[in-house]
Amino acid sequence: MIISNQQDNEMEHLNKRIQTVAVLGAGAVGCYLIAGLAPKLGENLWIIAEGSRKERLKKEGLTINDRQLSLCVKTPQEAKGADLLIVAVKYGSLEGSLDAIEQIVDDETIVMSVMNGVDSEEIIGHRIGMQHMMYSMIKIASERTGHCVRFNPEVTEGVYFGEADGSLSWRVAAIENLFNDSGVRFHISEDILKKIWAKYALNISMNLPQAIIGCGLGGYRDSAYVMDISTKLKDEVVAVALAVGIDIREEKAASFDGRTVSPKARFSTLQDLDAKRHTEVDMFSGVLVRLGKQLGIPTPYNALALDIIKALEEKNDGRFDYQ
Ligand SMILES: NC(=O)C1=CN([C@@H]2O[C@H](COP(=O)(O)OP(=O)(O)OC[C@H]3O[C@@H](n4cnc5c(N)ncnc54)[C@H](OP(=O)(O)O)[C@@H]3O)[C@@H](O)[C@H]2O)C=CC1
Ligand SMILES: CC(C)(CO)C(=O)C(=O)O
Repeated sequence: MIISNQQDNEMEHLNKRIQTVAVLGAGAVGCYLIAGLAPKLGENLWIIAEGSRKERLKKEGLTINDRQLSLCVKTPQEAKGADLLIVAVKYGSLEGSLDAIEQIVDDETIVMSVMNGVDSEEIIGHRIGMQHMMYSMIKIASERTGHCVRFNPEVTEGVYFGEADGSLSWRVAAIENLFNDSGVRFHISEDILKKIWAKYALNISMNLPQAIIGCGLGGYRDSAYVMDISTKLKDEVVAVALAVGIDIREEKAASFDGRTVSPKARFSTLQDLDAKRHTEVDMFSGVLVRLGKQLGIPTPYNALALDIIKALEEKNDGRFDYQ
């Protein structure tokens, strides 16, 4: 019965095209998708914002790799029924974005969260229904300063997306059709959950030690101690992933090829601390520690990383400073 419903659904949507796309979160990552889709979609690409954020975006626009882009800014109500909604906010803004997400989706809207971490799909799906969610992640190093965003399109791998069960559904075909002939690099993945967890392991093991120590990526190459912290954090992700049924033991370890990644590179957690912003450590070690407790997997190194980065955030906030 379930199979026949799925087949009916596939037949009904055969050749369905995505005509309207809403982007919630026009920041470092959102702008990669905006710049790539704008020439293809024109007025059918909607940047979601309300209140002062909307006014600011309309007034200042966005400058992406030195090019000023004219935007079609819509409130969530105005964007109701978009065919595809892409969510690219920071973890700390996700809870506060759920009302907007709920206002945008109608029965047919596909929702893709390109956020890092492993739980944004569940958080969004819990509010609007998991049937809307298309699993995805993005490999890019993009930086935002005010309304200017900069990334290198040449070395950007782009978006990975797919159904949780790996099926090549009408939704996968529709997103493929959207990204084809656009500036967005993409990869259809038949094991997207593995990809998301492998990226999670990369973020936890590479973002956090360098954020704690305050060094560029070269630290992993030069110091066996920095690398050892990284390995211990990663082993805990691998163990928790196995306990939820995802085997990332064979996933390629992050390599730092000096030709593409500078030893001075600072990933997002360290960039956040440098800029005295709160980090997404709750999405990284915070979630892992919680899952570890639920599954009976010890995660002491992540618990410590979480405490240290929270303390660094408090220090940046001026809660204490005994220099
Ligand atoms: N930067 C990178 O290279 C990478 C980032 N990621 C992940 O992507 C996600 C986004 O990160 P990033 O793009 O760097 O973050 P940014 O802070 O650059 O962008 C987030 C954007 O979301 C906007 N926003 C927040 N709340 C709302 C809302 N309710 N309605 C509309 N817009 C909203 C912010 O607007 P405002 O500034 O006005 O508050 C901001 O423009 C994170 O999970 C990150 O880990 C993944 C891969 C690489
Ligand atoms: C590691 C990287 C740059 C990859 O996209 C990232 O996700 C981050 O800086 O947090």
